[in-house]
Amino acid sequence: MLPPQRIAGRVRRAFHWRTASPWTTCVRVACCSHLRFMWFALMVLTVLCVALQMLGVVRQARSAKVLKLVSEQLVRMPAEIHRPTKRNNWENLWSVSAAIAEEPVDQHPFIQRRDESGNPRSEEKRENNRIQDTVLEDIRKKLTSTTKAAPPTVANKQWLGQEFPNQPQRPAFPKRTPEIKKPPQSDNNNDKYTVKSQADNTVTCQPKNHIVFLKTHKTASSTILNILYRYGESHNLTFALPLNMHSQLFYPAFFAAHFVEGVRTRSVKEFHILCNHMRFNSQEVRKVMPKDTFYFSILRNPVAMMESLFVYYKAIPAFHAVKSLEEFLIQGGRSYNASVPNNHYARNILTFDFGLDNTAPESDTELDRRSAEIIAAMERDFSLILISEYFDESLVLLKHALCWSLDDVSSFRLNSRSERSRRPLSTETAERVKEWNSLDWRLYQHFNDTFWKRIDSTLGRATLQQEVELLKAKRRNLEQMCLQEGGAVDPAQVQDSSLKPFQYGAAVIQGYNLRLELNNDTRQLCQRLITPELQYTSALYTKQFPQLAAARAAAAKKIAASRNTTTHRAVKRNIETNVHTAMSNS
Ligand SMILES: Nc1ncnc2c1ncn2[C@@H]1O[C@H](COP(=O)(O)OS(=O)(=O)O)[C@@H](OP(=O)(O)O)[C@H]1O
Repeated sequence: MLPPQRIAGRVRRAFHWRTASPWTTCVRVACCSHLRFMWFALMVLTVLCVALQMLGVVRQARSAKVLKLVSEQLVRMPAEIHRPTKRNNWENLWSVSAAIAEEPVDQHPFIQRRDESGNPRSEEKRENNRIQDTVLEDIRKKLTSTTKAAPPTVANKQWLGQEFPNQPQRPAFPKRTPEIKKPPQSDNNNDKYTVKSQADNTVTCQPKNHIVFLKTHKTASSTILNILYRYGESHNLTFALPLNMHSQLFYPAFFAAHFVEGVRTRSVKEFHILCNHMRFNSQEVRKVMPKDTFYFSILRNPVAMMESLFVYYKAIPAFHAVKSLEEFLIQGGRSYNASVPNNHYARNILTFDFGLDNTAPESDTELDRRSAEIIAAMERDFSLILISEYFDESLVLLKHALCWSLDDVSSFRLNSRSERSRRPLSTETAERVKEWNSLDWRLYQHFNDTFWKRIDSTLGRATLQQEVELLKAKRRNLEQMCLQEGGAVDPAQVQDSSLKPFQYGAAVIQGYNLRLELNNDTRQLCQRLITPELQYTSALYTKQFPQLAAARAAAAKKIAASRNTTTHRAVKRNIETNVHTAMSNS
């Protein structure tokens, strides 16, 4: 039995517990109960957690700026496949002073450059590239915040002077106009080695210089690209080039206007030519290009195209496990799953590149309906569709459509595989390919038909033949003038590594050697003719955006130099600080 005082004490306390406010009760429970130590420990832990969270938020806010572009590039946008090969001597081609010091790396998820596969430094290089992109974005922001919008441009205005008009000239980033000499006029037969910059004398039309070329895959599109690059360069036209010196417009994502360098920053007011790999999206392309733009593209017979694609993209999931194209088709494409990334290369890729649904139709009725829709969409958006199998005929037609000269479309075959990486296909396999790519086969047949109808209704076969012969003669002359071996050689034989074409998959892509005794003007002309896509794209970017290219090169140099000494993180911070200082001083 408890003494009366203790009973009274208990009653009093019980009364207080019941009548006190919930907060007071909590405090009392925490402080007075025998579990008070546990409560204290819990409170301390809670406070610690909150503090840690806040610290995290602050750190995130600080690094958000740095990570913005990285996340944009790596998460929102899809990766690209092609990255330039060695660029060590490349800048010399156009005497552009903003050197590209570091070779960027492939960003494609499944593809690495052949010579780098299995190389543990690839990841490190990828990180470097991301860092450079981040730094570039910073610079771009700085430049736009301190630069007034560029004045509207007129056609043929020199684009080198256009960018960042209010930026003071800094010796590190000199803007240089290429010295492009107008070659002397030639009559078509006698002066074999000159390239006229205007349309043929006989032509009275106005040359077109607002052009979109949808660069399809494995269709001789790199050769067309080279024609457009040379024409645009010699006429000081502005190219709608991929953001951040990428070589493709974020293919295989649908094209978006902001994939083009200079769009988001509004530093370029008028683009003339858009021609890098993209997945076509009419609405977005029209945001970038003027209303009077001429749209064209090129198709190749899906049979030959798939043979080429298979060798080149052997690493994609659909082709990876099979030994040959025959095996892939005999198995009915068992290893193909349309929803797996990069498998779009394996089926109806032409339809895919035109931005249309490339999934295989399930019945003939569906095939009829879908192919009719695809053809209608292509005819609505494109004024001319060329055919790779009739390449020279295509060039003649293109020359007329653009009101250019034969010299303007004279070209060497680029991106061509050597004989030893080609596999002839049996008639059976060819039929299987057509069935597998039923949509592409339908549209190829249709546009092959309309190609010849167009020739018949415009030029006529006789004129076409005449011009094709002239074109061939011009090519032969150029080959004799420019090329050491008179034609293409295997990559191992290419002497100037800066002119080596990008090697990929199991394909052996041929290149060229220039003759040694060429004078400067001729060398320049010849060099442009044989310059592979990736190198030419970088050179044009450097010329069009000298400051961005130079900053990228500087960042790359620093990263390369620091590779063995400090961690990348420290270098990244360092570069950022330097860029900020440089920009605020300018
Ligand atoms: N002038 C000319 N005439 C006919 N065929 C030509 C021409 N130029 C390039 N080619 C062939 O086109 C194939 C390369 O196509 P692309 O340049 O479009 O390839 S890529 O998608 O850009 O990688 C590639 O085909 P394959 O050799 O079968 O792979 C080239 O040989």
